[in-house]
Amino acid sequence: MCMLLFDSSIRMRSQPMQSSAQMQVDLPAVIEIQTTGEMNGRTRLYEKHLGDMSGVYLDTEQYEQAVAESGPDTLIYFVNEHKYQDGPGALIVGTSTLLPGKVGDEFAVTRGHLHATANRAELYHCLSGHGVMMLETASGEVSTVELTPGKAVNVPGHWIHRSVNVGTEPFVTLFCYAADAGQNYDIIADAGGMKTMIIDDGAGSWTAVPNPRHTGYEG
Ligand SMILES: O=P(O)(O)OC[C@H]1O[C@H](O)[C@H](O)[C@@H](O)[C@@H]1O
Ligand SMILES: [Fe+2]
Repeated sequence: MCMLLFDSSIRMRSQPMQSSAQMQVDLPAVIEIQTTGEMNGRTRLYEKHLGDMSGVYLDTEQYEQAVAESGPDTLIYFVNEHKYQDGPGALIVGTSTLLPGKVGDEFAVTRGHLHATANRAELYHCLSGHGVMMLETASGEVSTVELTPGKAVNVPGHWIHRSVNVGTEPFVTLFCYAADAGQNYDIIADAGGMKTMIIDDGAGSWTAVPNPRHTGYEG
């Protein structure tokens, strides 16, 4: 019995290392990206509609009214993405196109999330439109980064992130992050929303104000 165990461990150790020539490798992917967010060569497209945004905006009365007037199927944003596998090591590259609009004073937003594997970073590069990337950590740090075409934000791991369209055109970003990052949406919902809201300042611009419903991320 002992000899058998010993024999098998020897066999395992003596197996030759796999050379890169023998490894199954992904093929390089060529994708075409427009400043509208259209993507040739995508592997996935998904859309979020007004009806999917329940609980996201502070003014629930205005939200319900918008749903009643425009219908739950009104498009809010769409995401094109390309990935060859779930990683580790692989990238997801994609575009997010967030249409302009407001619910009450609050500008249109994506749901927002923390990466399920929280240390995974993400690049956002603005292709068109005018937006703000809202960034918050679970321990209460806040950063709001204004994005216009050509500007990018390299978001480190551990930052909750959400896009906001503060303009009158679609806000389009090119993003890139680790394919094994995943998304944790509950962290925002469980905290009563993000700590900060981006609202119309009444003078043609935007301003960041505290969300009165926010209960903190860590309790
Ligand atoms: O996932 P959401 O918070 O709804 O945001 C929509 C999309 O926005 C970004 O551009 C992210 O990188 C995507 O991974 C995300 O899915
Ligand atoms: Fe993300």
